[in-house]
Amino acid sequence: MATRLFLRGAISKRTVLFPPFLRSSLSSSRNGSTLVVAEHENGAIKSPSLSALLAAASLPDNDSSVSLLLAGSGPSLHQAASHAASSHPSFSQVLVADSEAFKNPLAEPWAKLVHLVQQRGGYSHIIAASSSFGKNVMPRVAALLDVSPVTDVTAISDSHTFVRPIYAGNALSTVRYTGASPCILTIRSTSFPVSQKSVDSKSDKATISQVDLSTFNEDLDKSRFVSQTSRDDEGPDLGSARVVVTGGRALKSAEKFKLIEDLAKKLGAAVGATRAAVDAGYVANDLQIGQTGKIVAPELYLAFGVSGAIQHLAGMRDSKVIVAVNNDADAPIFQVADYGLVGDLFEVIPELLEKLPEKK
Ligand SMILES: Cc1cc2nc3c(=O)[nH]c(=O)nc-3n(C[C@H](O)[C@H](O)[C@H](O)COP(=O)(O)OP(=O)(O)OC[C@H]3O[C@@H](n4cnc5c(N)ncnc54)[C@H](O)[C@@H]3O)c2cc1C
Repeated sequence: MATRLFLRGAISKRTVLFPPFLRSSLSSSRNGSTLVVAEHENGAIKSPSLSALLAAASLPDNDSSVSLLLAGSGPSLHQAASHAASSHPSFSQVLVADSEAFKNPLAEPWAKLVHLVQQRGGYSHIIAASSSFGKNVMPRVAALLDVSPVTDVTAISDSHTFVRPIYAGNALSTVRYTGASPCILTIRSTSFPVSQKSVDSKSDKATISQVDLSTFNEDLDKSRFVSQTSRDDEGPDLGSARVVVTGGRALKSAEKFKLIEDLAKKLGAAVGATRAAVDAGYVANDLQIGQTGKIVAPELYLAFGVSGAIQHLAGMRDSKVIVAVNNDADAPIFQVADYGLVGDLFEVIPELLEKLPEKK
């Protein structure tokens, strides 16, 4: 794999991702077809998987076809397949694998399934979102197929040239995939945002086909599903929320972190946290944003008592508008903030709670 680096200016968030002159000189066509490995929930395709679909559609080849692979069991799977079939104009086929083996998101059977589908379909590209699920499954698929995956792709230059962040997002690396087919990608959904327009652009229905699982060997020796827990609050999903309110170590305790939760509720926002806040036990670790947490790029990111460590910035610097409240005027977060307030969060948040209107 050839690598080229474009260094961003020190923690600047307004950076050209890829020089336009290079983009045109590298463009090439391909012959092939793409498989998108999709996640679904409550009878609908999850938003990060729609982003993967957009990424697949942006691969430069008008003749190629895009298929979507869905697996699971029960009525919600078939509902999701039906939703997928008419939800986007860019793909032609929905492949449905209906089996108890895929009821839970266990990586081993899923990887085997993708391997099986690849052996039959001979796709040139396999794409999934860089979600916890995608990060778990796709490297296993790559190992089964003996190829090297290109992960965390943020831009597609041509069918085999991709941009991905390195060094906690401080540099962008352009990589050219020179390995054997298929080219396996995970994409950052925040870099392929799903607009309402792209969701609404209904297509002719793609065909829905069942995957023949008669030769599928369901060997679950190595892992076993134990349980899955989810928070039962009604807030939006952190990965796709339009507004995120994040609290840092400065909140001091789980009890006081409720200030962040109250503000998020009032704004209809998702709650985020720094690793320091998570490590201190204020909130669960699925709220962590950053290099080792979730990557978000909401319309509005509000950071309270967050210093702006490089590892945190790696997860939120692409937010459209960043607002920071910190009592230290020299805190690094102010270098990426569009609006900054030097003040005590324990005074600012109660005032905001008092003055902001209730969300209708
Ligand atoms: C390998 C690795 C991976 C990491 N991954 C992540 C990651 O994914 N996400 C992440 O967040 N971190 C990550 N970290 C940790 C990161 O380096 C920082 O330690 C962490 O982000 C700091 O969190 P913080 O901003 O909440 O705390 P601090 O750095 O302690 O900052 C607290 C801030 O609050 C301000 N403050 C204090 N009191 C008040 C007040 N009353 N009102 C207003 N402001 C106040 C202070 O001025 C300070 O700026 C990682 C570190 C490593 C080494």
